[in-house]
Amino acid sequence: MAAITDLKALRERIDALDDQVLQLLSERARCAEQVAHAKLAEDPNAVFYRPEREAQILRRMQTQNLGPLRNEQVSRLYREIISACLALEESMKIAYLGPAGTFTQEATFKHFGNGIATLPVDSIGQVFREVEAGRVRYGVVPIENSTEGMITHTLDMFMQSPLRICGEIMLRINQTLMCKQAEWQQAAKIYSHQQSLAQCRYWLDKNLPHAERIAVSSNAEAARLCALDPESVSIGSQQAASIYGLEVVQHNIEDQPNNTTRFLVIGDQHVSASGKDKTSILVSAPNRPGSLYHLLQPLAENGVDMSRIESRPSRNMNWDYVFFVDVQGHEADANVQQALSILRDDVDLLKVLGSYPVAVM
Ligand SMILES: O=C(O)C(=O)C[C@]1(C(=O)O)C=C[C@@H](O)C=C1
Repeated sequence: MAAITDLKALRERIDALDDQVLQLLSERARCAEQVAHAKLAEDPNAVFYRPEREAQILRRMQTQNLGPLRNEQVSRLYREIISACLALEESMKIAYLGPAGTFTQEATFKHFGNGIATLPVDSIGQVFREVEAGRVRYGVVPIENSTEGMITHTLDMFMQSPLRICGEIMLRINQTLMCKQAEWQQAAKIYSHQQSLAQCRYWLDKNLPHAERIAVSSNAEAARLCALDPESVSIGSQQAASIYGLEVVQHNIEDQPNNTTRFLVIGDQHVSASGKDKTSILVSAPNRPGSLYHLLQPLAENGVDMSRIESRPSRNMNWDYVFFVDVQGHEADANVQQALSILRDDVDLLKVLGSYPVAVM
């Protein structure tokens, strides 16, 4: 009997707390509306989405969090609160590499929350074009996977595109095996995107060694084909399984336990410093001895940490190689600024692709 009374009292306490939480949320939302007016008063073409401020809020809430909710859960709740507040300021539409059910869709909602409208398009190039043409303000594209490396198509797009990087998203990729019927061990075919097939290579060698692996344009397309073909299975996100009415028969079949994909938010915005940022640059270098050393020297001498370097053959005859370099810090930081200005005098081409907050969630 005592337990029932406790339960009743606890639920009354939860109701009272919910009233307070709702009141505070409404107050926060009204503040965000006022922020929008303040931004417009400063500049009629004001940008409402401020990735640096969002990153600061999420980081601050992680520091303030004393539990029992985990930081990851607190971040997810705050992501949705900010997303709903931003939606009061501006209706956001984000293009992503679709169709619905891809990991890029999952990354898009992870970063922007559910207060957005989305435009799934069928190639990385098309995401760039939608943003360049101004049909949407931002787009999301994959850039690298911890198992399979760089997505070179995205790198190549930056050689011609005027767009900038406004943010990064890290998504833990859980590959799911799905099919129309539960006899997955008898499958003759496996549909998936080639990246996913590669991420599950050893698992497939061991568990489905005789099934033919068929690479298709996306994991969502794989799920669609699988739904039409009872002799097949497909690999992709759980979302793809639910969209195409497939049954999930195995979870987490990726070979690497920390299989993660990094995505980029692209737009034409210069993002201010958040206090923990990354800068991506593209530099050309002639194909002669010592040219890479020359390129890295100003970074090292100015204490700029490089977190990634990737080379691509240039498509332009004026130079031989193009390097994509990520450094820690914002382009407005004194040491980054200094290193870039030395580099600029030394190379044929230097393009800052963007400074943006290091992924928080
Ligand atoms: O601080 C701002 O600039 C806001 O617009 C408010 C707010 C928020 O809800 O906290 C909403 C959207 C922005 O992207 C960042 C933060």
